[in-house]
Amino acid sequence: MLKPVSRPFTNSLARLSKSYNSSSLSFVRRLSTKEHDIVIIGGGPGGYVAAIKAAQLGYNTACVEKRGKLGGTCLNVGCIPSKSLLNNTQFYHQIKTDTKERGIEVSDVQINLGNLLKSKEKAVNSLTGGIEMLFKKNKVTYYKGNGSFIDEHSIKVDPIEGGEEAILKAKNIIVATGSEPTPFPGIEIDEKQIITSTGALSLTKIPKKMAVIGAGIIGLEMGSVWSRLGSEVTVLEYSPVIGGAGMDGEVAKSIQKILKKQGLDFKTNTKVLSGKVDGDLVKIEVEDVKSGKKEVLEADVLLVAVGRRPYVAGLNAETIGLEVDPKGRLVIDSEFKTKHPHIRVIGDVTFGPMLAHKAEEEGIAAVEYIKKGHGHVNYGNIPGVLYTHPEVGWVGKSEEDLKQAGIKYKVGKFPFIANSRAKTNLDTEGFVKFIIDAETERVLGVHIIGSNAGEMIAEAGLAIEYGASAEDIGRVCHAHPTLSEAFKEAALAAFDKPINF
Ligand SMILES: Cc1cc2nc3c(=O)[nH]c(=O)nc-3n(C[C@H](O)[C@H](O)[C@H](O)COP(=O)(O)OP(=O)(O)OC[C@H]3O[C@@H](n4cnc5c(N)ncnc54)[C@H](O)[C@@H]3O)c2cc1C
Ligand SMILES: NC(=O)c1ccc[n+]([C@@H]2O[C@H](COP(=O)([O-])OP(=O)(O)OC[C@H]3O[C@@H](n4cnc5c(N)ncnc54)[C@H](O)[C@@H]3O)[C@@H](O)[C@H]2O)c1
Repeated sequence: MLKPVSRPFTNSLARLSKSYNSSSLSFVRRLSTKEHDIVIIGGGPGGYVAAIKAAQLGYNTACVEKRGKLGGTCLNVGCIPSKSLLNNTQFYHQIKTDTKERGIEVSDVQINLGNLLKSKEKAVNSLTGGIEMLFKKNKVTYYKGNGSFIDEHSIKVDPIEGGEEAILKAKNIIVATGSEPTPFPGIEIDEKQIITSTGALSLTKIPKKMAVIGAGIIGLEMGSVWSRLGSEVTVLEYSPVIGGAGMDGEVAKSIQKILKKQGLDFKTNTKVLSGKVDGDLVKIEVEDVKSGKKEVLEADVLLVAVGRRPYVAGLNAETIGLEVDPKGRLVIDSEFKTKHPHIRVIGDVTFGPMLAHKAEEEGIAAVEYIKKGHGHVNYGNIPGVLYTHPEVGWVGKSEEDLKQAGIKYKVGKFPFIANSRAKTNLDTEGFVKFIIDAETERVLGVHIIGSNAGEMIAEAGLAIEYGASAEDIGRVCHAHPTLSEAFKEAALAAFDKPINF
């Protein structure tokens, strides 16, 4: 006999009988019911950060994750494994090509692909295990399984190995189910010859030829990894420019030249018509957007990297009528609330750039909204970083954004070739570019190509957050000799003149 713990649960069974068959209904009857103040579905950067914050604020918090490991896309098949491969392949490439001038004689440099992948796995496992420890430390209950809505306050956990069947009843729910690769119509992914970014992180053989559809962040990062390991990489891009959304036009052109010099071949204005496995090869039919000329390219491996789309499979969001927009994103208001105000949504599965740090900020803010009624994410100040070598870092407005908005601006640039530390490092490619308001000289955007652009861009974020002018930065003492002096000099160049150029 069913023992209802509360009315909503009884109601939920009535609904369940509509969507589940009678055998699954009897299964549900045996499940234990657990109550929590906040249940978070998804243990990626959005979900796990929200869970820890909620527990720190005193909530009885649970996180449901079906992957078997915490950390989501970012730690398991995204940011972390890709940066491990980017770092180690750059190290290999540099030892192979760039030591003589430095007075270092090296011979017989070999790549051991198996160990390269092991090193990546080690970083991933240590970080995902670390989150599990943080959950224990902060007393977040971790349910290993798929979470799906039964009703507005009840979530069913379908366990994976090591998990526990349960019905969770929650006062507040945060959905953080992330994203998945956008499929390319007609091109079938097998993760061996035709791959997504996930396959590109684990190839067990270095392909002789790799074709990449999409010159966005994934295409450029993973293209760089395999190019450094010896693959002939051709990147096919529909648009005339590379870099995906948000990158300043001048910067995009400049990094394209640099990557081309490193060996990546670009075919922009190129429409991919089809891609099919033919024996050991993949045949890709493409069309030049301008001339309409068609050709068939051959590669050992084809990487499809044309963006990511929100992931809601298995969530049963339709049961409670959560709205999605035409791009499949769960619809929320400015406080992350869905039409059910106690259900909030954060991260890749909703609006905004698909970035780990954006998801994390939203995780904190969503929990603060629950606790205090207010939270804060400055969507005008979310940095982007492309982790090639040199890196590209940007934050705030691009020239294109400002032209479109009709805002008058001034630009100040400083090249790393004129920076003393870059010279000693024999690593002088790139520049820092400041874009400031023509009248107030407030910093509107900063765009950097340089070997530590991803770190340096944080200073620009701070400047934008606190409304600094270029002069404010120009008057701050920066250590010598550091690459950050180029940052200061570019600020000087924006409102007056640089000293060293
Ligand atoms: C190759 C690659 C490299 C990247 N590099 C970077 C980078 O360098 N920097 C950066 O900022 N971003 C990077 N990203 C993007 C970044 O990974 C995402 O923006 C980030 O992971 C989004 O976090 P999230 O918490 O919203 O979702 P996710 O990380 O996708 O996590 C969602 C989690 O929810 C789980 N889940 C889904 N549905 C359910 C359910 N019903 N029940 C239980 N669990 C569920 C999933 O298993 C997943 O683990 C990269 C992405 C890729 C693919
Ligand atoms: N370093 C990072 O922060 C990092 C790294 C990897 C991924 N990510 C995130 O993951 C998400 C997905 O990355 P991505 O590179 O797949 O997407 P993206 O949106 O960055 O780039 C996709 C590219 O594919 C092109 N494209 C789309 N359809 C095409 C077609 N039919 N033919 C040819 N080109 C086509 C687009 O013009 C664009 O340049 C991004 O939102 C990104 O922010 C971030």
